[in-house]
Amino acid sequence: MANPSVNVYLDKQEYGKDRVRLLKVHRDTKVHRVDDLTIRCLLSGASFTTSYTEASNKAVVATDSIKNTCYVLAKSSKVVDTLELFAAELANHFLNTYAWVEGAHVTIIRHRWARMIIDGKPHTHSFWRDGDETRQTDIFVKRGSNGRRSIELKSAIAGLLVLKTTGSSFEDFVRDEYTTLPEAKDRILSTCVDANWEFNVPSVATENLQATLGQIPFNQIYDSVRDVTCKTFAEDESASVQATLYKMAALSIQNWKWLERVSYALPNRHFFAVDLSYFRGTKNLQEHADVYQPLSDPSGLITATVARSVGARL
Ligand SMILES: O=c1[nH]c(=O)c2[nH]c(=O)[nH]c2[nH]1
Repeated sequence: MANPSVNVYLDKQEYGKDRVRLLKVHRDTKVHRVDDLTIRCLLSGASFTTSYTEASNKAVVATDSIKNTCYVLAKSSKVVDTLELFAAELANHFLNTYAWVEGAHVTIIRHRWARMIIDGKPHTHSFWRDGDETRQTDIFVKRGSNGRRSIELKSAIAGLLVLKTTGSSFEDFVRDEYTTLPEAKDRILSTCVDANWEFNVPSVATENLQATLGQIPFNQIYDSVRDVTCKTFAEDESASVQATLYKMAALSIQNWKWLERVSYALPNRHFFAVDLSYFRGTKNLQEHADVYQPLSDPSGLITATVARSVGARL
């Protein structure tokens, strides 16, 4: 049982918004740049004591407003690309705007996007994240009759994270009473590519297994599927994830006689332009968009397998 005669006091406090996700796209030149940030913004001061001890919200700047401020300042700021300066601008803003705020504690994490190199050249508006990508394979060798072996062999790329800042639209989809998504002529497209390709390996005599597999240029095929994935992602004027996926898969089958089937699972990681019109009519929708909110959940998920047609074997 709590003993009410024991005195307590509020020793420390800090509050605000954590995990504010924000993408700023710099389109001032043809070579786009991106700042993908996760921001924590915490306020403190004696004036907030009563919000804890007396249930008074009189001094409380809603954490929702703190989040909005991150987006509003990201829109107007000239220093989003310099983490320290942007963090200082944000922190100082809270001290300047609310006289009773004594401390503003801002932490920013910048997520790395490396510019894609396509055909040896840095791409103007496509990026990828180095780090979590893996190459995988899965082989199932079965004992057949007459000392033969049958082989099911697949290889894969998993976790290839990519993002493009233009060259992607999504229009002309079903509009009904459940639809709130506006048509997009030019949107951010980002996905984490999982791709796998199934090899056509004839059943072989046991002693020939290694030699038969040795004829297949696995490393070249891997490099090629990866290149096709990145190049198609970067260069396609995408009408949808579905349409871009199909092009990627079809190209790899057309490039390599060894490939029977190519599958992709592409989550559509949504980046919504933040509506800033509540703030002095700031324009950030459609052609004015450069500050986006990346959504961690939910994402779309677009999957398909493209197979070589019978009779079309090279
Ligand atoms: O490329 C897309 N395909 C969809 O099926 C879809 N659905 C959606 O809401 N956005 C998108 N984008």
